[in-house]
Amino acid sequence: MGEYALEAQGLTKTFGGFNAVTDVNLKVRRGSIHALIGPNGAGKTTCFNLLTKTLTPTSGKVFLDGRDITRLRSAQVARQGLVRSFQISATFPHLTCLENVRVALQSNHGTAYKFWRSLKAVSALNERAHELLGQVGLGHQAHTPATELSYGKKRALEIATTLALDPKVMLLDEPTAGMGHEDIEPITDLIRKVSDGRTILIVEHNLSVVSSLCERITVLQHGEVLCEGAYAEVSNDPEVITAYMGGIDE
Ligand SMILES: Nc1ncnc2c1ncn2[C@@H]1O[C@H](COP(=O)(O)OP(=O)(O)OP(=O)(O)O)[C@@H](O)[C@H]1O
Repeated sequence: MGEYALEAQGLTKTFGGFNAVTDVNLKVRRGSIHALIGPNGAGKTTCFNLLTKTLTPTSGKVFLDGRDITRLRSAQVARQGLVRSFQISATFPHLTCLENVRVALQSNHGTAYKFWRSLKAVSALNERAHELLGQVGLGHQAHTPATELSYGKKRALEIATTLALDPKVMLLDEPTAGMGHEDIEPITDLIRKVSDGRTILIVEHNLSVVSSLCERITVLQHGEVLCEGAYAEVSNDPEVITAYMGGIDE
């Protein structure tokens, strides 16, 4: 397998004459946590949508494990192991944690669990769901409805439902957005933990989270790559300081 799990070449998206993303080249090293940052409107969400095929690029290509996935649909991309969290894995509020993870497992292994009446299949599902809840620190809240969880725990549940899809590459869309201080460290630790054996691309506004998690950072501005490098490099780049660091209240 190649060095890069996910790659974008010349990715461009135009909305009615407006270039939201222009000629973005991105290489996400296998096994790494890579951040996509930039000021509001820089094109981060559009990039994520292009990578997961929620949007079709105007031009450019996307490769997963070296395979061209540009023409695949979003569900096919997910089945190939590129899974986005905090969007497709939105949880069902009135189902328990266990039920939420089970639904995700069933959606992934629909055919494997087709014999849902069989006790063996149900217990295999439950076992795997409990295991995933344990991994995200929700082992004791298996029977709690999702709606009763704290904000941070809801995010942990969303991570469990994403893991249920068995992702090789996880795209995390602002995992700490709207979080209180007390939840940020646990969710950062959890992301680090679940990154083991996986590749993660993350859009994140909180730069201390980015600096503690990510080995490589791509900065976007006006839909284009402004610079790329390790946190120390990027955060000292005068253009980034002007374009980005100066524009947010950290
Ligand atoms: N469907 C669309 N139609 C027209 N313009 C769009 C569409 N989606 C995004 N844009 C525009 O493309 C640009 C990039 O938006 P995008 O949401 O990708 O930025 P972002 O970096 O994710 O911003 P934020 O940090 O605010 O979420 C913005 O100017 C936005 O208004």
